[in-house]
Amino acid sequence: MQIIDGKKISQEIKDEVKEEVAQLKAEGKDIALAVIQVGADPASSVYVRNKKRACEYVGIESISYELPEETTQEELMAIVDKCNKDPKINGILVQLPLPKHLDEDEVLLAIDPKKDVDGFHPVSVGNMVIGEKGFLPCTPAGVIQLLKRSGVEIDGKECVVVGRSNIVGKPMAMLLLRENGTVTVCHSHTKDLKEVCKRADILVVAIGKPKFIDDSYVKDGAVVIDVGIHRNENNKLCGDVDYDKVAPKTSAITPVPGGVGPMTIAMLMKNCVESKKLFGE
Ligand SMILES: Nc1nc(=O)c2c([nH]1)NC[C@@H]1CN(c3ccc(C(=O)N[C@@H](CCC(=O)O)C(=O)O)cc3)C=[N+]21
Repeated sequence: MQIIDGKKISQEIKDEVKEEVAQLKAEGKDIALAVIQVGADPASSVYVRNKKRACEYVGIESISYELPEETTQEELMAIVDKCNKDPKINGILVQLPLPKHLDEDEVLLAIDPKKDVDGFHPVSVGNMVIGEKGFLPCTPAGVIQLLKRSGVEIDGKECVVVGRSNIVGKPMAMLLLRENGTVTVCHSHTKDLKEVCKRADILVVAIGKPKFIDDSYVKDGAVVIDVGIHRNENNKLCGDVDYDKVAPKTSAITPVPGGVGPMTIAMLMKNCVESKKLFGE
């Protein structure tokens, strides 16, 4: 059984990005990422902290907007607009989820697709589906990199994605399809979830329920990717997969922490460089 080391693989990617950033800098091209956070969702705060560290490491400037919970839609839209117009800013990331009184779709739609380093704008989603160039959403793109760089072949494999969110499940299915996997997407209305999961050569789990998937959902020798991240009462992290039960049955598995999480951030850094190279002045 192989433990897929997301920390190590994300480090490799960050080092590649760091080199590219240095080359661009030598040509006088600096990169900046704007991160807009409204309120203080604790999971988002961890992410923001790790992202700032990654920006420092690779040499990208991060510009933070930490807005109060009571921020209005108009105020938020004005900041997005300002970032769109600022030629110094190459990437814009609005931390999700936004507080309930704000319209997430309207905000994401307002981000200039040329700065959409999260890959959430409908233009980015469309490009991903058609297979054209464009920003790929960081978490699913990170999963593909984990598989490729661990020597897991996707072509022709039976891939099962559990979860159909816009940020993970749906784009994950699309990216696996692009790699010529045979893809099934499961969700809360799926009948016989267990039986479908047991068909998977590659099982990607993104349901948001701690330790939901145990060994009875997994075929012998399958590759299991756990996108979930939860914190229990003792402040210990776990995923959607019951790692201790599932790991012995797999040929490869990602841990939580140290699996998919760090890859999300590495791919964000990669998208920022891509933005500068494609659209920067
Ligand atoms: N617009 C937007 N884009 C996002 O990509 C986005 C977001 N909003 N909102 C919040 C979620 C969550 N997310 C994480 C990414 C990395 C870790 C991460 O680095 N995890 C580490 C350590 C976690 C820890 O130490 O607590 C690990 O799994 O090993 C966690 C969470 C990105 N998100």
